[in-house]
Amino acid sequence: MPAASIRPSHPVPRSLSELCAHFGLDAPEGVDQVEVTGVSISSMDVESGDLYVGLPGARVHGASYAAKAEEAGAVAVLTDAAGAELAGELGIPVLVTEEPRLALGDVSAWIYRTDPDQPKLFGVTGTNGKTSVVYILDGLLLQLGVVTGLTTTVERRIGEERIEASLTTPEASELHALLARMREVGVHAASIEVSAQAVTRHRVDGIEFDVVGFINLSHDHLDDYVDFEEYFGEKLKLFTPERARRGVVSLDSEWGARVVEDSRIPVTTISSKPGTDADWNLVVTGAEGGSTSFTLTSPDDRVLHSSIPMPGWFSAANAGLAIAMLVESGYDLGEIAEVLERDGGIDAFVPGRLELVSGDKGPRLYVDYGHTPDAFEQTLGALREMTTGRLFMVFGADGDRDRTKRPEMARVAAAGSDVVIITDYNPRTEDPDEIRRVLVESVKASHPERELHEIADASLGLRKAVSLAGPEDTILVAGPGHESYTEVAGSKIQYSARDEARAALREAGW
Ligand SMILES: CC(=O)N[C@H]1[C@@H](OP(=O)(O)OP(=O)(O)OC[C@H]2O[C@@H](n3ccc(=O)[nH]c3=O)[C@H](O)[C@@H]2O)O[C@H](CO)[C@@H](O)[C@@H]1O[C@H](C)C(=O)N[C@@H](C)C(=O)N[C@H](CCC(=O)O)C(=O)O
Ligand SMILES: Nc1ncnc2c1ncn2[C@@H]1O[C@H](COP(=O)(O)OP(=O)(O)OP(=O)(O)O)[C@@H](O)[C@H]1O
Repeated sequence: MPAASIRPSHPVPRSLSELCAHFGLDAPEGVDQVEVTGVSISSMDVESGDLYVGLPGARVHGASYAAKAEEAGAVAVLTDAAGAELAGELGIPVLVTEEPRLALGDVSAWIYRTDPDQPKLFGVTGTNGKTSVVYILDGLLLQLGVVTGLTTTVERRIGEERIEASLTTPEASELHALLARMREVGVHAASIEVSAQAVTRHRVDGIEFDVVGFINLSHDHLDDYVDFEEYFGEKLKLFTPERARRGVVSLDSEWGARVVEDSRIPVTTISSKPGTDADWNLVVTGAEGGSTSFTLTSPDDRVLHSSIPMPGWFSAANAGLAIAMLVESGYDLGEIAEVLERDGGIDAFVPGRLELVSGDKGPRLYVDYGHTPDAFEQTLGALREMTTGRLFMVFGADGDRDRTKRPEMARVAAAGSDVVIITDYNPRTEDPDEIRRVLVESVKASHPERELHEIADASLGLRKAVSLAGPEDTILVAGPGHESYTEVAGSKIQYSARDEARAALREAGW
């Protein structure tokens, strides 16, 4: 299936021979008359005038699709020596470089001319909270009257234009196309969610962030990285002069102090934990109706009082980090405070993150994207504070992703809730019964007293919660968040937990 993309509407062509000269590549015959207007790494996304970059992949070498790319309108191919062999006889020039993935960011920046001309760029990294911080940054910027763009796990957005995302952080070819489109529509600031995988796979190459923010680090992705040190090391790479000018680091997880220690760019720190020695300090001052209020004290002792329309101390902490990032990039704290006062708080909506989908009657039902032990602990903690009745936890675990976190997810789920309902969630190519078995065993071993239901079908699982819950109760459906499909036996099936939950509540008369 072709990935949707946003590209510049009026790309200014660049000469292929100049590209060769600029990047020190041997120019094969036929480059002289060729002009390039875009870059693509998938034969399915090629547009007329593209340079097709054939990357060696985990499953296949992209160069084996070079003929398809040519058919689709590619005017040249860039690949490695093995790829040049695989590409076979083509009617378009083939350029060779040792590691095309290493070249992709700079080549894309050069073709889309984004190298000297990027909007103000905010990069957000951490295990939990990246999407949330990006939407809060975007909300704040819009409140300040700025034209914005963003990329998250949910979507890519440029002003009014938006498309669904597949990867959290786009490949470099897509990212630079987005930046070029942002320039066309006058985007002044863009917020970008940066996964560790994106740094490892050079997806943010050719980008210089004005400010990068570090939220936290906890157990996830230990299928991709040998250990925490390696996972951390990838995130740390953002805090180097090649990638960013300044950083804001939350000290809320112990890894924050390590970022400060090892960072090679100037950083300021922020904390929401009392007694921590940080430049910025955030104190939660209240929680009401799903909204959290806070005060934020700046390094020069100015105090901002505001609120965020999301529950949980971590929502306030995310807001504080976003505000500190804006100030570090040059926005005035006084102006931010005035705008927030005018609007009665931060105006941000984070799709599928602690999203309240119930109405005025019946139990409160939240759909969330959390899929780590830490996210479970924080979200359940936040909901517990607001719940006078029982707290229901409906969840499953991703297939084909870090298996080592599953028992801990289940333990934390049982520790923080009164009723646990274990369902399937994105088994992908794994056996869903086996995933559930591990979760159920962990709940039984750690909290034998906990009311536990195992219901494979996710929509029946959440219906079970709705049937058991009363108006004083809260239901958390953790995992699916904004997603509109689930993956079973390798096929995608339409499934929206938000729609399903709304339907279940309606059917129950709420
Ligand atoms: C492990 C990993 O990162 N894999 C990425 C990688 O896939 P791959 O190496 O298997 O690629 P491949 O299928 O062998 O194909 C090789 C090349 O041939 C091309 N191709 C392939 C088939 C075809 O018909 N035509 C064609 O041109 C492909 O576009 C690719 O360039 O390159 C693909 C093309 O960009 C990515 O879609 C794919 O991400 C997969 C889907 C993925 O799940 N990645 C995860 C680990 C990831 O990056 N996650 C983080 C978020 C983590 C979080 O915070 O939760 C993210 O940033 O999304
Ligand atoms: N600062 C935080 N600390 C801990 N948990 C958080 C924090 N912010 C958000 N969360 C919780 O983490 C989960 C994921 O939130 P979010 O999608 O914003 O994170 P993410 O880093 O973008 O995740 P992913 O990389 O999987 O897309 C949600 O359960 C959310 O409520």
